[in-house]
Amino acid sequence: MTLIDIRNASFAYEEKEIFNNVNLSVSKGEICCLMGPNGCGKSTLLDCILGFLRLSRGEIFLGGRPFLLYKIADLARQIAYVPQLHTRSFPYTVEQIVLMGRTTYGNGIAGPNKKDRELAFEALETVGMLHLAERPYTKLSGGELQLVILARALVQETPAIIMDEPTAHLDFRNELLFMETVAKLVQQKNVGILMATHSPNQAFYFENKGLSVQVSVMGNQTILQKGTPDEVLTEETIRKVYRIEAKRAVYQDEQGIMRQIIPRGSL
Ligand SMILES: Nc1ncnc2c1ncn2[C@@H]1O[C@H](COP(=O)(O)OP(=O)(O)OP(=O)(O)O)[C@@H](O)[C@H]1O
Repeated sequence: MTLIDIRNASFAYEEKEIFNNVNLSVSKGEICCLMGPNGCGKSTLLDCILGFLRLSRGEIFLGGRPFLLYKIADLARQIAYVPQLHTRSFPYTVEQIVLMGRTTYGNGIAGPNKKDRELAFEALETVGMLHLAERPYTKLSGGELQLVILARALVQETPAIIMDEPTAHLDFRNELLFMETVAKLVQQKNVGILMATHSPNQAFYFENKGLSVQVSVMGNQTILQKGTPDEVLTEETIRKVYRIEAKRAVYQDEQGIMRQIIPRGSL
């Protein structure tokens, strides 16, 4: 089932065209990695799907229904969002921040119920942050905060999650923990993920795990290439899109095949 379907989408800031004629879809149980150089329009496209910006032309369908027919509360049951950086406001506890993901299932002034709390604790455990449940979230490191924001997306229980360079601020271990959690979500809950990333190796990570992965490469104001990581992320594409001389390495052991891009030098 197609969760996100973008058809012939174009967007412009006043006179400045950012992208044109973009087609992209994400199905249940699939990860779509949106790649492309800085400034090519990845975040702008994600912002259009989330309703922060409006396409100049084209259409977006969510779960088969035109985007424009969704009310905000319905949208929050269809798509959760993990931004690159969350701006902190008041010193809510980590538990309260995660519970905000349940707002769409609204209990009004009664506030969160037992099920909401159980889901929040479960999600915090999944991302390895349960021990911080009582801490003011303003006192978390950037990496801890990102994992808490992922937990908030999990309790929203949406079929699709949009992520905008979600691991940009995570250390080596937390990046892996984040990636493992995303892989688990797709495998166990059949969630569809659309994720902007700068790392070809993240796309390979998911493919190496046997998940269904698509890579869409943005550039020159459109989608230049689309396919599996193995098909798209070749040494030639990396050279053309990122102007990097790279080698593609293949490592095989008892756990299977692992592909990785190794950068050798900029061009
Ligand atoms: N409010 C705005 N008005 C005009 N141009 C804008 C505005 N916001 C962003 N842009 C431009 O739109 C283009 C696309 O930006 P966008 O953030 O979508 O790129 P991106 O691919 O996500 O980049 P990055 O990889 O650096 O995050 C950039 O050239 C940017 O300068």
